[in-house]
Amino acid sequence: MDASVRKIVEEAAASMSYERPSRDEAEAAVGVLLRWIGEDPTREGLIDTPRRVVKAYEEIFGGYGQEPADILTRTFDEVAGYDEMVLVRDIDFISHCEHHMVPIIGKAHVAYQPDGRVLGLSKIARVVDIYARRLQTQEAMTEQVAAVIDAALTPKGVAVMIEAEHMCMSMRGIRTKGSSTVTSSFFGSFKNDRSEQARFLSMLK
Ligand SMILES: Nc1nc2c(ncn2[C@@H]2O[C@H](COP(=O)(O)OP(=O)(O)OP(=O)(O)O)[C@@H](O)[C@H]2O)c(=O)[nH]1
Ligand SMILES: [Zn+2]
Repeated sequence: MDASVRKIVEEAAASMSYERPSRDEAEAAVGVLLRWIGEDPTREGLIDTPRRVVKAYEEIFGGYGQEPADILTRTFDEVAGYDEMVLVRDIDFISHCEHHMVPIIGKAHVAYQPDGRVLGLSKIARVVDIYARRLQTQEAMTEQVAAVIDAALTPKGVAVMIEAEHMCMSMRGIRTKGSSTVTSSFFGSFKNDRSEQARFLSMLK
């Protein structure tokens, strides 16, 4: 290990209270990675790259600064007694896998069965977006989306299915192209009643 890299790693280990590094430190870390891949971070095209990467990370990983439960505090109960399933299908997202920090590209399908109250539809997509903009495993993300809706709305049931392609499997490693991973999470009526679960799955076809 390069002495300067070792110093950075040791300093990171020493500050294991997980204190947030400064922006300058984050930019310096990008510079180290550029040198690691064999680049010259001082050449013209790369001079601003550490700054850009840190700025991009703020956006790509902006989900750490947001609390999904806060998005779901506003509910509506004037729905004329509607108590059937509400399904928001095909919510596009791009997340990043926590093992390799490369993209997970997919769609989330989120359904719930109201118990008197409903959510603003956009809030469901916002919740998916917040969890996506954190480092993830697909399983954890699926469970998190379902759990936060269940806790915030206390509906009769929640069902979440996510289908996604993991770039860590396509652009590196095993290099499978086009495989998709499907995960699902069921709460309440969708967990206890197989016919409700089947109805959710059939509505996704
Ligand atoms: N369960 C699960 N695994 C994931 C997810 N994203 C990536 N992985 C897997 O995480 C595993 C990490 O395995 P390791 O053996 O530690 O890492 P690796 O040497 O890079 O593995 P390979 O990808 O097989 O080269 C790999 O099998 C990835 O496919 C995810 O969302 N869920
Ligand atoms: Zn990965």
